[in-house]
Amino acid sequence: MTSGMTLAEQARQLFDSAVGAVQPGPMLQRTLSLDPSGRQLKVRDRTFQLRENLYLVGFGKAVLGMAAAAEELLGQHLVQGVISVPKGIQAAVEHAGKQEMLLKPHSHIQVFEGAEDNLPDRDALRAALAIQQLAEGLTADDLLLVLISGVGAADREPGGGGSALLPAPIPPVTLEEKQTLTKLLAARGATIQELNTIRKALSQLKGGGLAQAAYPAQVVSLILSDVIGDPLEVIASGPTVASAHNVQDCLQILNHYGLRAALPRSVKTVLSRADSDPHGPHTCGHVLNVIIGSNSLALAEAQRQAEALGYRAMVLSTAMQGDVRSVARFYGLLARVAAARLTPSLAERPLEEETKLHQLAAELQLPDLQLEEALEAVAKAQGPVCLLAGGEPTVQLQGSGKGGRNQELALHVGVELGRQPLGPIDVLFLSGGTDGQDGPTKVAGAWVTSDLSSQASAESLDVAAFLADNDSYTFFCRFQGGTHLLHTGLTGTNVMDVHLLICHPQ
Ligand SMILES: Nc1ncnc2c1ncn2[C@@H]1O[C@H](COP(=O)(O)OP(=O)(O)OP(=O)(O)O)[C@@H](O)[C@H]1O
Ligand SMILES: O=C(O)[C@H](O)CO
Repeated sequence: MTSGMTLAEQARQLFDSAVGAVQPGPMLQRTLSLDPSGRQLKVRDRTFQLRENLYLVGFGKAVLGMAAAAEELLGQHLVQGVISVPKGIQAAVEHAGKQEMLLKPHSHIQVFEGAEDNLPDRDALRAALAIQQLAEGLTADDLLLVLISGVGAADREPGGGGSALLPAPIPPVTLEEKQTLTKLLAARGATIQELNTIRKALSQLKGGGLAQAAYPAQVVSLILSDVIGDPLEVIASGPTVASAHNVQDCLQILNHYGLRAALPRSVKTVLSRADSDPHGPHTCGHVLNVIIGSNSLALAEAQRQAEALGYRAMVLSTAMQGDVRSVARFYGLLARVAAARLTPSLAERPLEEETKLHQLAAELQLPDLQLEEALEAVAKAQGPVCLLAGGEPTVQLQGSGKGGRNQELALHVGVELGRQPLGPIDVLFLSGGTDGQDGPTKVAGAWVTSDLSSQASAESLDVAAFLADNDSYTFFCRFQGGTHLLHTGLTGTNVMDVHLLICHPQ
């Protein structure tokens, strides 16, 4: 075995390296630097003067660690800061022993915890107000550092993410009305793009509102992306990005989900006002928006690590989406095609699976998929290969079991891998959420091999029954003493999920 580790140990190391690349400390150190005099802050290729004029605000799940890292780097210049983070996160970070992600005892940064259950609540509203006040008090000499991260994206629950931690509805819209509308939209299947278009239209701070409040101060936004494709205007509803949407876009979305007729009067008022707003959309010329962490950065690091372990490694896609069952079929077919290409006696033979794989890839509509390139690389590899991907598939919840989309995907892939023999190739698939929490469970995900179905039968575990009840966590807790679960604890970051498919000739 390459490097004396088992395949499972290697997969775990690769997952950890992906998560390590998007930890708050390293991300901020990569992006920010002070000149030796300590008077100039460099952010990528831009330089800002520091003279007791630095302020900080932030919102999102990973923002506590990002703020701690910013304080460590720039603490002596920081006049004041306010961050809005999920309820209980400070205690959880302390419990996880991640001291470096906590603020110093006499920090200049005030922490608000809110948005219990990922819903914008009164505590989050208070935080948003404090952030707004800080921003509005700034002058042209000041520099505002904005730290942004989200919670999740695709089939997410109603209010989560940076968006839920910065609620500032435009009066007369109330917090409750906004909450109800976003809940309804999410329940009817609205995408994060659609949800956040509506949120922006009803919010004082989203869609560039925060940047506008801070004007004429300089604004530097450091953004950890939790949305496929890293769209600045969607992540946490783009508080420092000019919104490209108009009222017509909002009405179309509301129409599409059958919500236009039942809109509260306040929402109608705000939308009609926006329509005739003489100021037009916010301008954000004083803002520098920088994506400091993303799924592709995490995968690039895992790819480097895999190559260091002796694999031929390729990133397939950072936009894996679609129903977990289809995504699992995709990985099952991919494993079969890759295994055939790695087996000299089969390598030249066209496989029926290959046609199916391409058809399924087309159905899944993965914008950045490098399938041909990956298969060519596998054909040339003549040794172990590691195919990496990221994104956020979706689960149709039908049962009442406990699980998450990563564990459910892994379990489905395990079944797919066991359908037919894969030849003299060991195959392992791992799926993990980079935040360390898969759905409502305390694990990041799970890994499987092609023996899963037979080993589960030997333990009298009925995989199909667990899948039908969306009970992947219970399955993996019982299966082989829970050893296939990925325990990472809270990681302090969040760039969606990471998938690894390892094919290792025996
Ligand atoms: N029993 C279950 N089995 C499978 N998936 C589940 C189950 N219960 C909840 N989920 C899924 O878990 C997801 C919510 O969990 P989680 O908080 O990990 O995701 P998120 O908020 O989208 O973002 P992120 O993981 O990026 O923080 C939803 O996609 C939901 O469908
Ligand atoms: O905050 C949000 O809106 C989501 O997490 C996407 O960033």
